[in-house]
Amino acid sequence: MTNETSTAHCSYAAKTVAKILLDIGAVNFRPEEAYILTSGWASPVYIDCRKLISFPRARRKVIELAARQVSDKAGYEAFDAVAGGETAGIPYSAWLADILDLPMQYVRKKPKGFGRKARIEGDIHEGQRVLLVEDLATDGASKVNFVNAIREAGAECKHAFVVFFYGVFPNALEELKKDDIELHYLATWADVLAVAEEGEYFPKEAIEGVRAFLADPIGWSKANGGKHD
Ligand SMILES: O=P(O)(O)OC[C@H]1O[C@H](OP(=O)(O)OP(=O)(O)O)[C@H](O)[C@@H]1O
Ligand SMILES: O=C(O)c1cc(=O)[nH]c(=O)[nH]1
Repeated sequence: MTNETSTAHCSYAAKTVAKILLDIGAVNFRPEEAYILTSGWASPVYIDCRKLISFPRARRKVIELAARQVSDKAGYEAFDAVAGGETAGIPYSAWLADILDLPMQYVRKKPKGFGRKARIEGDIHEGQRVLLVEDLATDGASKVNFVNAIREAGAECKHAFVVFFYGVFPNALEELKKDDIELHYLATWADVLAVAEEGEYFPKEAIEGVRAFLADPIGWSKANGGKHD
């Protein structure tokens, strides 16, 4: 595959996924009352990728795009298993494992407090090459937690896939790279805003409010009760 074909596919995938997320009502703008994200950042925007589980045609399209993206970027024979991060990553990992014809596992956020105290459910082997799958990444900190659990179980995990990546927190991809994790994603806030503007999904003022956050997410977080370093 040429670089141009791959770039054209990425741009088609980004627009398609952005439109799907907008059409199913997964994109929430609330500049007047900040969302506090898992990472502690305050944000006027929130994407609920979990909604996709209720839209079979849309989710099939997203998974087809995901399978192609991951195979193009990481290689067609790069993985031995697909692991979903608890909770939102689990359905995505099941669909992706299915389309890639690979075994599936899932990773708990924390060990179970009893029994095997396992963090990985499913069959995991020493040296197995595992693709971590999640719905979304903001600054990517949850990915490191899940990848560490996979590595502690003896498997190899160098790639993570998410449907949506914020693409606004400084150095998120570089920080993941330091942990030897390459993040693959289909769409970012820039893609969603472009499609939202073109399709007039939200009033102009809402879009402007979101742009202010995207231009300075750390300043916005600080001013709205979230973390800022
Ligand atoms: O920290 P990041 O890597 O940037 O990713 C953000 C995380 O926040 C969400 O999960 P949440 O903590 O809301 O849990 P859930 O999946 O159980 O809903 C999402 O599913 C990601 O795991
Ligand atoms: O970081 C999070 O908690 C988060 C952000 C977001 O946009 N959507 C989501 O489901 N979780």
